[in-house]
Amino acid sequence: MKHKTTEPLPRLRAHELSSVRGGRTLFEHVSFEVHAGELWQITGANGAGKSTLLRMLAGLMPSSSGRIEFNNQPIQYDRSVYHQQLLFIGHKPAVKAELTALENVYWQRRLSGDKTAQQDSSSDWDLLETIGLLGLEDEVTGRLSAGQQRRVALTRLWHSQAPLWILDEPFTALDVKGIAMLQQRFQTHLGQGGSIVMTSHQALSLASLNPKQRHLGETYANAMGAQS
Ligand SMILES: Nc1ncnc2c1ncn2[C@@H]1O[C@H](COP(=O)(O)OP(=O)(O)OP(=O)(O)O)[C@@H](O)[C@H]1O
Repeated sequence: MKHKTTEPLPRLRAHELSSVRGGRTLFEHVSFEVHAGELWQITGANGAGKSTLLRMLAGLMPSSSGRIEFNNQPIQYDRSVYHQQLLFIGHKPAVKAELTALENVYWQRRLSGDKTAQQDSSSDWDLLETIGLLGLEDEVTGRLSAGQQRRVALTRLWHSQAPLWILDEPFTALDVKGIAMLQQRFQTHLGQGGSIVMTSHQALSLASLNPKQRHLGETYANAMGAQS
């Protein structure tokens, strides 16, 4: 007798989302489902609404219509549970400029929920080495280069236990080595059943990441093009 195979539930479901900002429709009818082990890349022209969509998915702003579910529940159902399951990194590096790189790594660990974290721990030193900042550990983060600050901000990805990562332009300011390092981290996360939704203007070079893509139509960009 044949058994009916049941499709696994999506981890994150976006259904018929739209965004109207400043009287303009940025996008509409946006639907997709993110499963465990999947990476979704949101693409589109400048101003198409990619950051807006990611902020909606993270529950940081409402959609104009449609709904978003995490593990089959509306994300508004229990926001604190959702935020424990989610790691959101926006396009600006969220680091404390006045702390050193090593102090930031420690605080990122604490903020990710690790109550046993110790300052100056060997794991933080190992992480600094992984992200290529050994030798700069005592530098005040605000004096590091944009790419180095980005690396410090991204250490949250190494601390995180969250199954869902939402990342806005994570490759910004990173050099070739930094991009490769980050893609390796993505691969590990996906291999462990994690999910990633991200924006990036560049194609991912690690073929095994095999991203699914959702392109946002250039409603506004088209209108601007039509005028020029
Ligand atoms: N607070 C706001 N009120 C009204 N419109 C806004 C607001 N914030 C952003 N916008 C507009 O929303 C549009 C989409 O912005 P968004 O940052 O989501 O685009 P994006 O696709 O991420 O662009 P980019 O590729 O340049 O990062 C832009 O035209 C922007 O001007």
